[in-house]
Amino acid sequence: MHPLRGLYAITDSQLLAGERLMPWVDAALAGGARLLQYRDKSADPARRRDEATQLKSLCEYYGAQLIINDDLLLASELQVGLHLGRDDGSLGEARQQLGSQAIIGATCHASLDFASEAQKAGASYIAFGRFFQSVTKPGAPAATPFLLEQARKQFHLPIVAIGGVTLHNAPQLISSGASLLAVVNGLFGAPSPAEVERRARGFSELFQTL
Ligand SMILES: Cc1ncc(COP(=O)(O)OP(=O)(O)O)c(N)n1
Ligand SMILES: Cc1nc(C(=O)O)sc1CCOP(=O)(O)O
Ligand SMILES: [Mg+2]
Repeated sequence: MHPLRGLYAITDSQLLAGERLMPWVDAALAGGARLLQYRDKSADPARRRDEATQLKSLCEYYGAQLIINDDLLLASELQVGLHLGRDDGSLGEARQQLGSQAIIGATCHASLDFASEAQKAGASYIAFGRFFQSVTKPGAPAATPFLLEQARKQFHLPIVAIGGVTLHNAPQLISSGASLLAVVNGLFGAPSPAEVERRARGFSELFQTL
């Protein structure tokens, strides 16, 4: 399967506090997640570096790709991918710094114009959302599956769908053109690593059947 197709797991420092981070992520990767985003909004650079380094090893073990949210410096230090939102700095500069092979993703909300800008600046994927109610980011602007169909016609880049994604609503997003489903709560909100792995397998299998 293309490396930028499948389940895109995103960590959350509240859901995965304390000892949960590594076992819950291990389960998501064992269940087939292809990308893992380390999304930690805390201001503790030493812990962030330490956790991201451990996650990089785990991703390497499973043949998955690690993406750092917001933090070009950390992505550059670890030589891994980066996800940038609209106010997170220049994608062009990040591309220059991380090199042509790095995976760099861009938030596009519900805007094809933002996606066009991101493509020109060298994005590896374009991310649209949020498609459903999101516990993790309730205030994110809303997007519709029809937007995915339009984006699929207009862009050759892999398309990420994010925001309230669950096993229940995932098929509709894949059918509308999503190459990657980015999931926080619908994956890591599970009560045990076994349930995280079951959900991850469920998402991954959808990409083989749809
Ligand atoms: C895959 C993916 N898509 C969108 C986002 C959101 O990025 P951003 O708008 O910068 O918001 P924060 O995640 O930084 O709160 C994302 N992280 N990943
Ligand atoms: C981080 C983020 N960005 C979004 C966007 O629409 O850009 S929605 C979102 C939260 C995704 O978490 P959950 O799967 O729990 O809804
Ligand atoms: Mg951001």
